[in-house]
Amino acid sequence: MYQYLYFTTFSTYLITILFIILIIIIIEQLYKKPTTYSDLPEPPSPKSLPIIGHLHLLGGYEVPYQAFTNLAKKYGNIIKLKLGNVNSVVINGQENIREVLVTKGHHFDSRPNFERYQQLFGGDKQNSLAFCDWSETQRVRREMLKTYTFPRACSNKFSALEDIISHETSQLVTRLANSPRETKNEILYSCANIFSKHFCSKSFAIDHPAFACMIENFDEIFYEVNQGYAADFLPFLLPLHYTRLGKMSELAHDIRNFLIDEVIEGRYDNYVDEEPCDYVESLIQHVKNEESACISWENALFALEDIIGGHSAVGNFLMKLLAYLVTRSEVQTEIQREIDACAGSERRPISISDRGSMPYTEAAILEAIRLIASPIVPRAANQETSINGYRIPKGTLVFLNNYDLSMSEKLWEEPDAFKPERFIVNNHIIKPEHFLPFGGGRRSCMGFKMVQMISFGVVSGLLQNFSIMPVDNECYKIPIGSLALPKSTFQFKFVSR
Ligand code: HEM
Repeated sequence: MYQYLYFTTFSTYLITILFIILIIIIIEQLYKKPTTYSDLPEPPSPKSLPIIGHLHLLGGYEVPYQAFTNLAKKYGNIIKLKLGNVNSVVINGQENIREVLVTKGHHFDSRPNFERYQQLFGGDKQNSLAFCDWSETQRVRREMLKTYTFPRACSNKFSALEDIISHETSQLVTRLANSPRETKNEILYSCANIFSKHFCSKSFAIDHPAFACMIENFDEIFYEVNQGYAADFLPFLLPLHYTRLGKMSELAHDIRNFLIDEVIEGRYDNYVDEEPCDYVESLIQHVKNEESACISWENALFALEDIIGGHSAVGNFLMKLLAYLVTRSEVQTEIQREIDACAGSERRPISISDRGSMPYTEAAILEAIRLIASPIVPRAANQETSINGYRIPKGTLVFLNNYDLSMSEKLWEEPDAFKPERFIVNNHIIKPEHFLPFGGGRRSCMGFKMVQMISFGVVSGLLQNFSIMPVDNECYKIPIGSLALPKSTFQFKFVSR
């Protein structure tokens, strides 16, 4: 009896004490000074040299991102690097990269302040869609573009884009069967016409000299923008590039004049306010709406230029994709098997709507995108913040090592091999979560759907009609780590089938 009383009293005490401890813990948590970012540790960093900092560590690799993978083995997934006068961090690992792109995407939505970008975009990088910092203007520009770059399946814009791609592909096939010029010129011309027709409702004949000149200018600028320059980190080297940058400005100026004279013509002055029929009209409508406009006409023209320039990205990518296919007849045969099964005995032309029934072709495109391992455009921290518990000061340049995500032996079987089947499960395309070739979050690529649609249309159109054969003595070593190819590049033989 006493024993029972003893235990009930004891447990009442115990519960009371535990309750008090709990209250103390809660109060302590509530009033605890919050951890500030400055309390957090800095990421590990190798020893640096005077002036160049850690720049020397990036030399000697085919792609500088390979250096990031090697550094991670020694210093961990987040590494602080001083590159010339630029404070940067390198982020490795899927979780950390997602933290930058998505979870803390609003802390990392700026882009680096390289002087080169300022000069390439009329003296102000905020004119550029891809290299500007985040702002209300950028939000509006992206929102306006979405209708055109991500048209909803079954919408009018979607089927119009399908038709444009099919038309340009059949023209390309005819030209390649007859008297082709350099393959890159043919491909770039088709892509430029797809973009011009889709965004501006205007297409141009193959012998239009000013259109040809515009394509060449865009291609040269695209190559330039994709090059890494030590001067980005050591600005005192910039004068060495003034001549080159001056030339780029001239090319951009000529592009601008072409767009105003030949593409926009009198559309700005003659605009009547109604449902926009294309991106040009969406821009004009926005600019002319004085109450809500946050984009000037000058800025709108930069946005138009940037998006039309997207054709160079697709064109250069397609050239690399063909270079992967030309040395892999077994991959061509597999794509042709899919094409023939879809096209039936009457050999109807393949259209974009066949994508769902041609997973191998889709997968071959993804595999080329993976192997090229084009980097995510670097980000910059717009405020003091953290990544995986490490302090990241405002203004830090952030490199995201998606090269490793695309090429790591831990994530892919035989990562160097061209194996489209790695993206196919039960006859369906499955993209692993660590496959992030188009970045992510609020600054993700605006063009990935167009890349996939146009690549599918062109590759299936070409392989339905031809087998792609190597040209004697041509070397098909594909540069990786960037989409851009030099002006004169791979040649192919298109042999009718
Ligand atoms: C294979 C071809 C392409 C690849 C691999 C690619 C990849 C990328 C990547 C990695 C980014 C940075 C994303 C980020 O920071 O999270 C980006 C940005 C961008 N891409 Fe692409 N891209 C391609 C083609 C295109 C095309 C054809 C267009 C135009 C139709 C385009 C338009 C853009 C724009 C506008 C941005 C900047 C978005 C922003 O900063 O808000 N891209 N792209």
